Amino acid sequence: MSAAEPGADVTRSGADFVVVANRLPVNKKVLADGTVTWTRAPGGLVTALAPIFDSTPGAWVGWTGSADSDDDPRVDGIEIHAVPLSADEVEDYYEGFSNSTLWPLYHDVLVKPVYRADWWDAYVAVNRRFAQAASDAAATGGTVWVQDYQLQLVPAMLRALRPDLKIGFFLHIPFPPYELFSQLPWRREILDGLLGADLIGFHLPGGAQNFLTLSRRILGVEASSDPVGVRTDFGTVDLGDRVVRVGAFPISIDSAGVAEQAASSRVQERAVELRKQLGDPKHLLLGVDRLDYTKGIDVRIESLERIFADGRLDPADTVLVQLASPSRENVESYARLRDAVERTVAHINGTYGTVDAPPVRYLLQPVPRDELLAYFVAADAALVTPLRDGMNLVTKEYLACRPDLGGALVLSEFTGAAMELDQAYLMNPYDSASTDDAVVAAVTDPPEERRRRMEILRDQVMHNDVDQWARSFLDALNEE
Ligand SMILES: Nc1ncnc2c1ncn2[C@@H]1O[C@H](COP(=O)(O)OP(=O)(O)O)[C@@H](O)[C@H]1O
Ligand SMILES: O=P(O)(O)OC[C@H]1O[C@H](O[C@H]2O[C@H](CO)[C@@H](O)[C@H](O)[C@H]2O)[C@H](O)[C@@H](O)[C@@H]1O
Repeated sequence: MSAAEPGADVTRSGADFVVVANRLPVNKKVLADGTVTWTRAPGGLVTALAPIFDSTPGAWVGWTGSADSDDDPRVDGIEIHAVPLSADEVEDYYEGFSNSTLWPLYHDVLVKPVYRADWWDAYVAVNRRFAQAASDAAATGGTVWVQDYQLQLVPAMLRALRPDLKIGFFLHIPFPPYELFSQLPWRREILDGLLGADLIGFHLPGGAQNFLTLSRRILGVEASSDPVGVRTDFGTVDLGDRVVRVGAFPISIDSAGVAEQAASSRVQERAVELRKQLGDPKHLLLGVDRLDYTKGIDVRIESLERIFADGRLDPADTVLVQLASPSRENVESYARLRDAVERTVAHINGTYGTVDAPPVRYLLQPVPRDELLAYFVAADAALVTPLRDGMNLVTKEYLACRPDLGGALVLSEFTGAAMELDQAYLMNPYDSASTDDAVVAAVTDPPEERRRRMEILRDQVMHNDVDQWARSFLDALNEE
């Protein structure tokens, strides 16, 4: 069904609940022999949103992850609406404006953002296409939940097409302060786009507060200045004809589902086997990330190198497994990061390894889910060391996998997760002494201390799952 004129009085069939995200939950892969396969899409957004459809029937509007694809993948229990992107749009909207302008700008300018008017034009055009697809998918009076920085113009575009809908927006990455956001030549347009929503959610109160301040200072609208709480005490932006609410909703995972899968005998047996294959090290450290410069992969490897150099841990009985998932490979800063990480891995292995026992085992490929959970079960410590991260769901997956309360969590203060998980071995990734101390303490502290921390951390994750995240956002969106 195509969109009616704005405000037209028609009843539409369609889904009562629609998620709109840049990515579909599956990714198209064309194999060398031309066969098309669908794999789980990378990243935490899909990890978090996919389980919501187990309890809420609905539709998912998104891109297949591949240029010029017009296939509609089938996903059990979800009505899929694929939004095709041309090769030029992938370059200008996804690799360009989304991941070379917004991503670095919103992550503390770790890499210099590039501002290009042609990328902005592509961003506007693709956002319009997503808004149209959402309008086509949603039933009269339905709820549409728009996700993330790639689609910040969709809320206002969709409201113009379909004023009958409830529109929510959630940002999965940090929302920057005035001093950074105001660099953006299209700052007014982005704020106006977001304000098309009825409810705007951020992981942390700080992001919500930044948004309220920016609305006041850049748009001159009336926005509340009282502190925003977690899942309560919303802020408001008064637009005259309607009020937009702004809140903090820290995302999580399907904690019970992950714990159940990790407890299966195939995962448990594989965990034992993995340790054996790795030479039964005294300390098995683990990093799991998309290969992204925000994740601090180099921070943890360089820390380990210093720790070996200082003799605080012995390279002969310490192994770091770094599982990296390829990401945004056509973006130059990502290609540079890959070179830097691979040089660092080679350096530490060349200096501290033996031919049959390098201390760092590095894989650049997504690993199957059972295998990933087996690593979580096997590890003595997870090293989560980002320079900036919206939440970081790897942290929560690791904790969910450890009902034995074994292991330990090293966690950067610059992740969203650190706000809730303050019993982790917290570290400042910009401070090498703080990083090294956290890594060493995580594997050498007395077992009672490690266990005490794990008990509190795991409780936190098991009691705050993704269902609660989605419910609290959607309940707030649907209340008067
Ligand atoms: N090498 C890998 N193999 C399989 N899954 C991975 C790999 N790296 C990351 N993942 C998964 O991707 C998700 C990452 O989510 P998160 O930590 O929130 O960061 P982001 O969304 O920025 O990538 C998690 O579900 C994690 O298990
Ligand atoms: O879709 P990609 O370009 O391959 O990137 C993968 C996802 O990365 C980002 O994830 C964020 O969301 C997580 C869940 O809220 C959060 O834990 C993490 O800190 C964020 O980085 C991105 O925001 C997603 O849109 C991407 O799909």
